[in-house]
Amino acid sequence: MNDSNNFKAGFVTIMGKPNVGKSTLMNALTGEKLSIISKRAQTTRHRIFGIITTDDHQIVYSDTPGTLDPSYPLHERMMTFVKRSLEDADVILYMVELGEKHQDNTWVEMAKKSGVPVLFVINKVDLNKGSQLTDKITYWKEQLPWVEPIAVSALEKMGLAELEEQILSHLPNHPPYFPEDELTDKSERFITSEIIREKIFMQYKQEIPYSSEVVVSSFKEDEQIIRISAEIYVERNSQKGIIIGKKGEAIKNLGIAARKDLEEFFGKQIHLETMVKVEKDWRNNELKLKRFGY
Ligand SMILES: Nc1nc2c(ncn2[C@@H]2O[C@H](COP(=O)(O)OP(=O)(O)OP(=O)(O)O)[C@@H](O)[C@H]2O)c(=O)[nH]1
Repeated sequence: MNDSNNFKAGFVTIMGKPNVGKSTLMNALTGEKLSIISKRAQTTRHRIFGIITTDDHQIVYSDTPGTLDPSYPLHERMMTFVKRSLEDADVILYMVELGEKHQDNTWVEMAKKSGVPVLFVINKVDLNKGSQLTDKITYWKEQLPWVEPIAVSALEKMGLAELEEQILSHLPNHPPYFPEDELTDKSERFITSEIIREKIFMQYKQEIPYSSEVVVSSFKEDEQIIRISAEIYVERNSQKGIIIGKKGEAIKNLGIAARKDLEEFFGKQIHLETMVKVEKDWRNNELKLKRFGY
């Protein structure tokens, strides 16, 4: 794998209503080279569909957690979490299908507000009849003047080269996040840190979640149990105090909530050890590098 300065790597978050063809697109884009991280990875909150690594780039595709389910009970908090996961992306693919009309603009507006480049994708254009597609492109440009629709058919593999080209044009120069040979281990650590990070978002208020980063420093799996050590980084001492809470109550609750989800996810008993560390102004450093332990 080439990790010279010309290597591009980044995260592509896919949003869209159920059934618009997100999974089909993933399969089409990753094709033979698709590296499914693990069956388990498909069920996590921050799902990773696939990673494609070539000589000069690595694209990590994932979808957003529960974005299109308005009945979710912790809606508001999830929105915050989703917002964060959008901000962490390098590119957002906002996918609609040919027949779709503009109904609820919450998600597409949120995608826009995240400041991340949004590629607006119209899928299933193989079903086009007459002027339907050109009409639809005009329609979407009226509805959302800031988008430049890209027409594709995931099923018939139409328009994918252009889409990929556009994705790559937005990816930064960056070494690969996932070394191919360590895919599984890395992904399990990644999923673990995502689950802990989600609990931080649910439990703490205001700027705390945004100032926190989770690094899984050790992940040891035995037959019966997985032993995990995680470091939670905050920016200031005062934040460390808040994370830990009175008599360690808050961090204890965080550990319980995270462990419950981790056990459900990995299907094994989990021993989770957390350490809170202060890393002054880490956000001004290489945020993503830290997260992935580089
Ligand atoms: N005609 C046509 N059908 C497509 C295309 N892409 C996907 N489909 C079909 O649309 C249906 C839904 O596709 P999925 O890829 O499962 O959609 P999804 O967005 O991942 O769905 P969820 O997992 O429910 O969110 C399937 O029957 C696909 O075969 C396309 O480009 N053209």
